[in-house]
Amino acid sequence: MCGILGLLLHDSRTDCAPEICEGLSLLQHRGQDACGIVTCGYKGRFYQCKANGMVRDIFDEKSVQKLIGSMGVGHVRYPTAGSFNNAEAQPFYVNSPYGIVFAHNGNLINTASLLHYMDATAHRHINTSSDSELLLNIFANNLQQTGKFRINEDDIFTAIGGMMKQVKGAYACVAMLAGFGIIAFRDPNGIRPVGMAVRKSAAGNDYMFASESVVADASGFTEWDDVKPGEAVIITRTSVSRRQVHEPATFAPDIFEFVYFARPDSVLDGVSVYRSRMAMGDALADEVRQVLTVRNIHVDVVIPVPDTSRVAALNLAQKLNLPYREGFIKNRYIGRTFIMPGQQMRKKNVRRKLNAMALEFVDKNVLLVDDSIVRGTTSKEIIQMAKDVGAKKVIVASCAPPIRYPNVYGIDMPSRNELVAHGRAEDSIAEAIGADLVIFQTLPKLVDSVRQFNTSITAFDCSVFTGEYITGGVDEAYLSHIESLRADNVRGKVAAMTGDLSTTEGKGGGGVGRGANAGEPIIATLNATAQNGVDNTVGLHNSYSYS
Ligand SMILES: O=P(O)(O)OC[C@H]1O[C@H](OP(=O)(O)OP(=O)(O)O)[C@H](O)[C@@H]1O
Ligand SMILES: NC(=O)CC[C@H](N)C(=O)O
Ligand SMILES: [Mg+2]
Repeated sequence: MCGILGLLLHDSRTDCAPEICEGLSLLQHRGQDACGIVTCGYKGRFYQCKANGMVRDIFDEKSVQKLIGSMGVGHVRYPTAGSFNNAEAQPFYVNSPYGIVFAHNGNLINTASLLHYMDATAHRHINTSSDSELLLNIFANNLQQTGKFRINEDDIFTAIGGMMKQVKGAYACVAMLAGFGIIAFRDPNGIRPVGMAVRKSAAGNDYMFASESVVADASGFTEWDDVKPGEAVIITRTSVSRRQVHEPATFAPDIFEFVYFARPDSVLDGVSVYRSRMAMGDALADEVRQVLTVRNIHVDVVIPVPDTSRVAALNLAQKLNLPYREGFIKNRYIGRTFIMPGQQMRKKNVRRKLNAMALEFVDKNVLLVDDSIVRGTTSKEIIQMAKDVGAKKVIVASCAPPIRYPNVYGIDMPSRNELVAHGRAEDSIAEAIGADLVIFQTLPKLVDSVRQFNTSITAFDCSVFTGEYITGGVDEAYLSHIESLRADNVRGKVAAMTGDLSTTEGKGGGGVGRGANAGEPIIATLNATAQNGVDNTVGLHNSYSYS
């Protein structure tokens, strides 16, 4: 679940990098592994800085200053394909045709056939295992096929429309063409979010594309408008053009954005994430009341699992007329654990991040509320922590139903065996995480919690709960294939984290803040300079102009 951002300022003498950097820090919750910015300056020259690490690690005043130009693209990455190597940090760049920069949120599901097409037909070299680099090259190849020296909006729309026919999966993207403008598009099912906004002034308009509306709000942009499923938007210095480039498919935004990923102060597809989480808390309260009555269990206190569940837990407590207490205190300097790579790291960080205050637990029956239980990493640890400080009974309520199926659209959970609810009934899930009882929201109630705020959305991607994949093309053979890739990746991640790179295929570097780049692909060698804080920017020359 990466974060993407595009910015075009009306004043070509103002650099956009400081604002992109600020915007990326507002999208940090969508990806903590890598980040990057590419800007486009005088004569269409690109300047880039990208590497593994969080926004605050990679960008400082000096590096941002070197990113010249009034339009640019930014990305924060949470890897779902390939590895978490530096080389796969985004935005990606290809020089031909015209110079294209590309940032992607989502995940493709037909990469094998696309790779074959790239190799056998398009003769384009893909240098990493990233599906985003592949997607960029499909787009670039389609543009190339115009055979034109100068292209126009029609050509770009045609290239994106063609790409949407070739590619299967989830993708919300922001691209930039050297000396031309910025582009956004969204897959025909609209699984991943991206929207646009404008900042008007007498001197001219600035335009932004972003994964979430919070970025626009914080930077003084207004008129937030979601890019429609199958739509592409091109913004140049003189025009804004929108076109439906693919026939409408079932609009099915990922419901997990509302459950967990997005910031509560964002509005996605017309739904306030905050309001939807309040509604999830209300709906879950009814479920909890019913189960507790049937089982004759008394609860003393409701305690949220910081951070995401707070909004829902407060509503739940109010509706049940129970005290709401912040029993777990969060270390504000530790990031989100679910999107960290590797189970060991996730486990360790739950303990580092949350601390149980005994006074809220001693001799009490506590109801812990979380937004979701995925691998069970968080619940297992915090239930133990609650018991260690004297809780009598620990009951866990989840705003989402049991997650039993892999995600193939941009959340890194490709393997069924990782999921604590896979193949388990509710009592057995409770046993696995050490709870006295676990209570789940039902799927219809979750859907209603979101949909009530925009009834024009008739479907959501709920595949992690149902095993039904809206795009088609996900069968047992595919799921087994991505499970086997996960096994390989785990080996790679462990190697990269421990510094033993002998087991990663031809890759060097990796790991936050190390900056080692021996043996990395060419692009990564350029990127990795960022980690040394030496020369964080790379000028990529191009001087085409278009009509
Ligand atoms: O069952 P698991 O595999 O542990 O995954 C679910 C947990 O992970 C997330 O928290 P995270 O710490 O990532 O983010 P948050 O601080 O926004 O809640 C989510 O909010 C749940 O608490
Ligand atoms: N979470 C995402 O959106 C990931 C984008 C892309 N699949 C990558 O792994 O870099
Ligand atoms: Mg959490």
